[in-house]
Amino acid sequence: MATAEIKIGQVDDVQELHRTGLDTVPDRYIRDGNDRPGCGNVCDLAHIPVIDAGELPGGDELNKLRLACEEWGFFQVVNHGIEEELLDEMENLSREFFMLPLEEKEKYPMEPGGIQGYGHAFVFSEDQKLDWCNMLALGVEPSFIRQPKLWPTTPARFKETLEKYSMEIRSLCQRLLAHIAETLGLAPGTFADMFGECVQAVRMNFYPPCPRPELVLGLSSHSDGSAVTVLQQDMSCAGLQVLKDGAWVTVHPIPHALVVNLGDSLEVLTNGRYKSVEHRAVTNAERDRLSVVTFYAPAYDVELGPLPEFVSDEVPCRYRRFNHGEYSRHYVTSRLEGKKTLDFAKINQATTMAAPEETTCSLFGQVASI
Ligand SMILES: O=C(O)CCC(=O)C(=O)O
Ligand SMILES: [Fe+2]
Repeated sequence: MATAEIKIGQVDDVQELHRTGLDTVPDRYIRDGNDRPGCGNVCDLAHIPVIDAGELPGGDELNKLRLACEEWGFFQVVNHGIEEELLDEMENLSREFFMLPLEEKEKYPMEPGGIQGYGHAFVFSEDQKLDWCNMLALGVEPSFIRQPKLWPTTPARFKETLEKYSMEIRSLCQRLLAHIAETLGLAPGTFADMFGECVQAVRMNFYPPCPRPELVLGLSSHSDGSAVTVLQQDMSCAGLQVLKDGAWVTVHPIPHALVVNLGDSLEVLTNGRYKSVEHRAVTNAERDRLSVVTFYAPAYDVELGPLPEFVSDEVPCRYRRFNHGEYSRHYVTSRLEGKKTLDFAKINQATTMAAPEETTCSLFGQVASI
């Protein structure tokens, strides 16, 4: 989809809307009835599992990790080895960025239909409902996905801190993927060997208070296109919800814990044994909320498909083989809409999907996140 073809209509900056002190929200943010936060089951009693990374790969903790992956696709990690000061600094600098005047933030604009820079990602039409959220999204690794002009120079320490933070999160993703492989009975290096030069992207999501939180979503329901995602959330305010057995479960922040979820790539590789899970963000009237989210995914030229270990007479192959770059492109050019994007890979759906228009090579120039 060339960006020139995309007309997204009037997209207000939600922080500016909030600043005007309005007591309602523009129509484009108002969700249809069944897509509102209060519709359906919301479960405040269940909690996603907590994994102590310091205990891995000990038997009990590995077993907890296996259950977390099998039953939730989401868990919080404590004792992850990343310094608390670094997490605090990343959060504070991201917040400082969002607090800058709009003209300053607009120096790093996200193009319509684009996915890097400051703005609204995943908006492709004039009638699409909008999320109550501002985003700053940046490709980090490999270097060809970086768009240095979109990396803020204010606050001054932002770039340096993001580099350091990304290295630490990358190492955590590598460790987690090794342990996840072990929970599946695979050699710890299985995913590292297969994924090549992994793609890493970061997205900071800022949700200002909303005068009508019952009518809007902070971020539409979706699964992530990554292998794993690591999410750092604001300690002072909950907002992330995970769909479990048909109910939305709130992820209550644990100080300095990191929230990890499995992405679509792992669902495909395990032939659905582990699933990527739908999640969304809701807002509230009193407080703003910030999340710093890292997506960690295979290199674009890697071919994905179910590993033979997970295919048998009882469990037939459920996903086709495809190039991860093709999937990334499909993901970033589609609306966030539950797990719909993964239809691309499902065997019973694949025949009805349009063939990707462009080759992997031209994709490299365009896709800069996942
Ligand atoms: O802000 C959150 O809690 C959710 C963010 C998220 O799911 C994403 O950026 O993919
Ligand atoms: Fe997500």
